[in-house]
Amino acid sequence: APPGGLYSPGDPLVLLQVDTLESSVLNSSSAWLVEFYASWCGHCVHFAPIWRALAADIQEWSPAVNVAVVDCADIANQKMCGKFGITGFPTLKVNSVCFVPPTDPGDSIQNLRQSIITNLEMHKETWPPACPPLEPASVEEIRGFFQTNNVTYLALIFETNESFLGREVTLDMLQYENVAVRRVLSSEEELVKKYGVTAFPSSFLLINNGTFSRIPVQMEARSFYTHFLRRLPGVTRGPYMPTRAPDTPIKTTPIPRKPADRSKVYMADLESALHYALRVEVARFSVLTGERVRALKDFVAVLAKYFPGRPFVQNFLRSVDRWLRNVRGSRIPYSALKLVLTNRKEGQAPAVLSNNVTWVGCQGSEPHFRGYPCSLWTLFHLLTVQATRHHSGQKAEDPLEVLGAMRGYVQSFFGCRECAQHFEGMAAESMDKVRSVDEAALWLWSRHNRVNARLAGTATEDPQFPKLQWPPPELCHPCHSVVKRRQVWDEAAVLQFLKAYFSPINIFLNYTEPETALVVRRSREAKEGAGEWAMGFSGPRKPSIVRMNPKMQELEEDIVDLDSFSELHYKSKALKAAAVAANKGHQLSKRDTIPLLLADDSHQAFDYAAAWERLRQRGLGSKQLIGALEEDEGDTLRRSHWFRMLGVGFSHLDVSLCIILYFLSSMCLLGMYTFFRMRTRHRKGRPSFPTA
Ligand SMILES: Cc1cc2nc3c(=O)[nH]c(=O)nc-3n(C[C@H](O)[C@H](O)[C@H](O)COP(=O)(O)OP(=O)(O)OC[C@H]3O[C@@H](n4cnc5c(N)ncnc54)[C@H](O)[C@@H]3O)c2cc1C
Repeated sequence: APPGGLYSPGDPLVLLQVDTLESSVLNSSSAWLVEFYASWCGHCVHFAPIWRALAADIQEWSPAVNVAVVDCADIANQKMCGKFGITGFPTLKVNSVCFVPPTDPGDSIQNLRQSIITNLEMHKETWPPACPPLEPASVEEIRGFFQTNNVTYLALIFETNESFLGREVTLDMLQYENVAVRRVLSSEEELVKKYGVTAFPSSFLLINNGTFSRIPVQMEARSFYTHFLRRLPGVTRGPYMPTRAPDTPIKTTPIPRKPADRSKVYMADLESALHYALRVEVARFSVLTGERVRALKDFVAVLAKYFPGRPFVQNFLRSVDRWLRNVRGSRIPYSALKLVLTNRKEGQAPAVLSNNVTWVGCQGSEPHFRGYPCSLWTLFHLLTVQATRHHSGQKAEDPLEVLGAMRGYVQSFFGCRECAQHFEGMAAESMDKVRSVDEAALWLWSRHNRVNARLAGTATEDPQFPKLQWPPPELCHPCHSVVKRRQVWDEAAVLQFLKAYFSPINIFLNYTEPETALVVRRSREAKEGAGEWAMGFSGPRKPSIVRMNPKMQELEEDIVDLDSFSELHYKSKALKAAAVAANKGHQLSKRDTIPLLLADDSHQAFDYAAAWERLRQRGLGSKQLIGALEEDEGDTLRRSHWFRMLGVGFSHLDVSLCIILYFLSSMCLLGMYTFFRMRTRHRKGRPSFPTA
């Protein structure tokens, strides 16, 4: 099993991967029933036992029908999932032979079984060769059956048109030799009369010696019929065995746990959310149209406005936002958007977003827990809180700006479709009652808690991260108060806590990729012509119609010049120190952070971290904490302002060139001075001529 997948080789189904999916499914003589899922999707986790049970239930239908799974969260499979048109999870499909529209994961196994048959029958023209005929038998067929078929037994199942029993038993007996099963409809009067059928369903066994009798079962049901037929003398199971890998223990390399503090927010989670949302979730749609274009524009606009990212990430978001604003019309091919989502330089500054997915605060105890949905919640809480800071003291024009963007994103792109439906239900119920940015932050907090309550104790809950009503008292004591012996939230305290928790000061850079590494990697990719994401796109960059706006031409520039390289070299020293410290899991001291601030003010977050620690050590309550954090943040910004003033616009190469020029011009002046002085002396020493 791929690490993190929800199924293992021991399950009675086929685990398809990018290299086996197409070859197995397309042009196959069988029908392939494939579940496309994402291991992080809660509903896929809930659905996995149902799918496993279905696979076990219809194991005998193979090779006519094979049950398989593909994990679309596995980077290697993402492109293939796109090719199969998968836009949400879980999606169930029968290969090109037949197609099952996404089925409600809540369906019982019986419903799923029946919908497979219905879908097979809907595509009769491409009937899989390995699949037996399932249509009702006619009088003529039964009359000459033993002349044309070399079997001892024929079981006739008399049933109504809506019943699936006959078709299910036919498929159940597919592997068995010397017996055939056919369904006869209650409307087939001649046969009904001939065998004296009085009840539907009921079954008769015809033998090739011309005798027949009613099949004696306690219940007219699938399992009773198959049990009886499989035990008839001379009936044997055929040589075909369903493909099933031997039960070998799964060897997965455990992902080392990154130490994370629950009271902190990690930039690695946020940047991973941005990468996954923009380059994986949106990429599932080869063309964005109508509502999706609007949703993407709104989402990127709030990111560009409020995301407190590192400067090169902010550049990235702003450049994507500018590009989207310039798109006219309501249609964007993803191939065009993909180019804009490429890491590059914008003018002199890098516009870069890591292509890595690294979960720190959102890391689960197993790979299929937490991850992307956790980071998406974190991102949107952060954005609602940033909006409150942006509009502090003044009324926001649109208090629903962030929530509306979230609603649009979740509706249009969030792969967990059931989650999206639930969220839409909550949004439709009360989102429009939100009147201020503070209320927006609280609305999201309370709705998230509703989801936590609904999911507590279910299969999606990571046992090491139980779903709590958040924040628990150990994170925010004042948030919990007791009124008439009942625990209630103090919403004012909650709001203050949210503002402190999701403040830039509480975002830690541990495990983020340093800017130098990102830019150098990007320039190498550009040189190699392989500017593609880990998700496996290929092919060189092409000009596109959507990108023809001349203003946007500069977005294409992605060559890293020598000057910025030298600049980055100096920054990298400080960044390396930071990365080493972060990987060791220790907090940088103030002494460590000052060179970082000098190198790049994006690394203020390290200083924020130190500030947060200092305040915590001082044991401040949540109200004091917020005031103190803001004071500290102001200090940091003031300090960094001076650092910025000192270094404004000059790279180290500029400074070196200045020094060299200064030195050369001094030497030149000195040379001229010496020359004129020597000449004067020489003249003075010569005999003068008498003047007239
Ligand atoms: C919009 C949306 C809808 C979803 N709907 C479903 C669904 O219907 N069914 C399903 O199975 N899964 C759903 N999920 C996924 C589910 O909510 C969790 O994200 C997932 O199970 C991972 O849980 P977690 O333990 O990492 O914590 P999460 O619930 O993802 O929380 C992430 C982090 O946010 C913080 N946090 C927790 N609660 C709050 C709060 N109330 N306010 C502010 N911050 C908080 C904590 O620091 C926590 O670690 C949904 C996800 C999203 C983004």
